[in-house]
Formats: sequence, C-alpha cells, structure tokens
Amino acid sequence: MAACAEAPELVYLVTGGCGFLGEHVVRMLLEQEPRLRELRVFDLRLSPWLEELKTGPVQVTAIQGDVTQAHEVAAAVSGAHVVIHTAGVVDVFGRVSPETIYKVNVQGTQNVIEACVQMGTRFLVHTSSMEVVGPNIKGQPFHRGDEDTPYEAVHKHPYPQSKAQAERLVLEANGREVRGGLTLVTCALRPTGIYGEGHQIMRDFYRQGLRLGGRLFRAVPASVEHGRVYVGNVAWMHVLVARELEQRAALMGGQVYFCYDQSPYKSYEDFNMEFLGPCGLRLVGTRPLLPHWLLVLLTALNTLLQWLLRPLVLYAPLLNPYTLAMANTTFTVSTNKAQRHFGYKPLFSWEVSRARTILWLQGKEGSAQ
Ligand SMILES: NC(=O)c1ccc[n+]([C@@H]2O[C@H](COP(=O)([O-])OP(=O)(O)OC[C@H]3O[C@@H](n4cnc5c(N)ncnc54)[C@H](O)[C@@H]3O)[C@@H](O)[C@H]2O)c1
Ligand SMILES: CC(C)CCC[C@@H](C)[C@H]1CC[C@H]2[C@@H]3[C@H](O)C=C4C[C@@H](O)CC[C@]4(C)[C@H]3CC[C@]12C
Repeated sequence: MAACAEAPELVYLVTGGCGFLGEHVVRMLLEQEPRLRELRVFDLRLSPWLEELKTGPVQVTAIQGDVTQAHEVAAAVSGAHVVIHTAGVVDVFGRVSPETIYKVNVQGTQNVIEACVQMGTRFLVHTSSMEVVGPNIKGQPFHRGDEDTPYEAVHKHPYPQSKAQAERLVLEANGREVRGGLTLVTCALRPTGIYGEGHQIMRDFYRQGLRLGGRLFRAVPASVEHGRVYVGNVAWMHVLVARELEQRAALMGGQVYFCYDQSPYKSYEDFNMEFLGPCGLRLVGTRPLLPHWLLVLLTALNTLLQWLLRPLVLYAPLLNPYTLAMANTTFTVSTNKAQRHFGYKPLFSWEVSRARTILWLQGKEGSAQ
C-alpha cells in the first residue's frame, strides 16, 4: 500500500457505509485520509446524503449491494486496497430472524474475507462488538476490563453469537495468502454501546420521554456501569487502524481492540440523561421504580406477546430478557491497547462528544439522519 505523498492513490471500501457508524466512518475518511483517491460505499440501502459527497476531490462511488451475495462483494472489493467492514444486522429485539442475522453477520463476513483473498486486497478492518465478550448469560460483571481480562464469554442470543463467529473468522483469516502472493492483514474493533449523531435508540428514548410528559422512569440501578463510546471516536479508530495496518502488520494483524474514549462510566440510563437532560427530560427515581422481579416478569410477558402476535404483527419492544440483562449487568472497558499499538487518542473530548450529541438530538446540527 505504498502511497506517494503528492498523488492520492488509495481505494477504500466501506461496507455498511450508510449505517449509523458507517456514515461517520465515510465522512471521517474523507476528512482525515489524505491518501484517498476513491471511496466506495457499499450498502443494501443507499442514503441520499451520499450525493453531496460526490462533489468533493475524492471519487465517492455508491454501490448498492448485499454482503450475502458473494459476487456483489467480490465486484466491490476488486481493486480496493483496504476494506472496512461495518455492515451488519444489529438486532437484539427480535425484529430480524436468527437465520438472517447469521446470513448477514457471519456469511456476509466470510464473503468479505473471500473477496479480499480472491481480489488481492490485503487490509481488512472489521467492526466487531463488546458483545463478543459479554455480558454473558450468567450476568457476570466485566468491570473496566481490557482485551486480556479473563471473562467467561457464553452467548445464547443470535446477535452476539453471530458477532463472535464473525470476529473469529476475521482473526483466523489474518495471514492468509491473497491473490498476488502477499498476505491478508486483519483486525477487529470492538465498540461498546455507541452513541452520537444518528443514534436511533437515543432518539427513541427522547421521543418516549416527550410522550410521557418529559419524564423517564428509572429501571436499572445507578450503580450498574454500561460502557459507551462516541461514534466519532469509533470512526476515528477505524480510520487509524486502516492507515496503520500496513506499517504495523506484525503487531496489529489478528488483534482485537476495544473502542474507548473519555466518556464517563455510568449506568445506561444515567448516561443517556447526559443528553436527554439538557433536552428537557428528567429521570424519575434514584432507585428503580419497579422491583427487579417485576421487570423480569414484564420481559417474559413481552417475549410471550411477541411470539403470540408474530403471525399478525411484529411486536418488538425495547425491553426483553436480553436487553434487560444487558442494561442490568456491568460491562465497561478500561484499556490503552489501541494507543500502545497504533497511537490512538480520541479525536473528540467528552465535552465535544456530549455537545454534538445534544445538538443533534435537538435537531440543530449533525449530518446523521
Ligand atoms: N450501534 C452500536 O452500539 C454498536 C456497538 C458495537 C458494534 N456495532 C457494530 O457496528 C456495525 C454498524 O452498526 P450500526 O449501529 O451502524 O448499525 P446500522 O444498522 O445503523 O448500520 C448497518 C448498515 O449495514 C447495512 N446492511 C445490513 N445488511 C446488509 C447487507 N446484507 N448487505 C449490505 N449492507 C447491509 C445496513 O443497511 C446499514 O446501513 C455493526 O457491525 C454492529 O454490529 C454497533
Ligand atoms: C432501561 C433499560 C432497561 C431499557 C433497555 C435498554 C436497551 C434497549 C439497551 C441497553 C444496552 C444496549 C446495548 C448496548 O449498549 C450495546 C450494544 C452492542 C452493539 O453491538 C449493538 C447495540 C447494543 C446491543 C445496545 C442495544 C440497546 C441496549 C440493549
């Protein structure tokens, strides 16, 4: 990937480039990667904002395609120097069938790997997830752990299962010979819960709070820490990894990195209030208003309703046994591996991340829809 200082010559492909994270990766690459000649944005559904990017100095090529279709992936990868694979189905609510989650997240990732091998593309950055590690089904806390902290990773839900399988495939592919005889260099980034401009669930909580007269009701104890990371910093980590993979292939190849920044350690709800509070919402209760057993019962009821209504309508509320367990189990990271391996420092301070997210929620700024 030797690049000459004057003429930009690199071709990047971002799968899932129209998603929440993907859009930030695409914009970050255009801002921060001077060696870029062409940026291919591959997604099942192309977004209208791509059009405005096509007028800049970098050639932006929009490719409507499906990662489950090997030939479409291979065509998109052909001639690319780097692939950033963010495409995936993110579903912990039962909106998408386990079969589809597997097909997109696991088979789709395998297709991306095979396309790199066939086409001679050497550098693959994969968006994994904290859920590859946990929280596990036993609800054991992972308190400010790092990439080497021992933890019993046991999954039952299709989404974390698929992310764990996909990550394994990517890491095992590191070192494979690609067309032309050189080797594939891969690594995986594991964001915790991402927030920022374009975060749909945050917006859903905002709207729900407005419907409830400006109030939200505490459901999980304030003492349970839930890891969060700003989308701009996650995108920045992807850009940096992609840039450094060639020079530091021996160190970074086959590695995993948690995505982290200076976002504070808080419970899921208290963290959301950092943004929803300034937008006029209030979190009622210093302790959960309902006893835990009642919440568990409600989640079981939601599961039953989802099953009963399935033939008629898709009932997929935010609260189910899995999401309650996620919100109710401490899972936070504290690491400097990305800084040690490739010099990562967050691009956005906590204050800036917070301000940008609030402005977006208030509809005053931000590109993400
Ligand atoms: N949102 C989070 O908190 C979070 C946390 C950790 C990891 N992740 C991972 O980050 C990645 C991006 O997540 P996101 O939150 O931006 O989700 P998203 O749903 O906003 O984006 C995913 C994108 O992938 C595209 N896509 C889905 N199926 C596809 C297919 N078959 N072919 C091509 N494109 C397809 C979608 O159209 C969408 O644009 C995912 O891999 C996810 O597992 C997300
Ligand atoms: C107040 C609660 C009980 C309400 C339910 C909150 C629930 C919708 C939230 C809690 C934790 C959230 C997940 C977490 O931030 C991390 C990830 C990892 C990522 O790979 C995909 C998104 C996901 C699962 C978040 C989804 C929303 C969750 C479950």
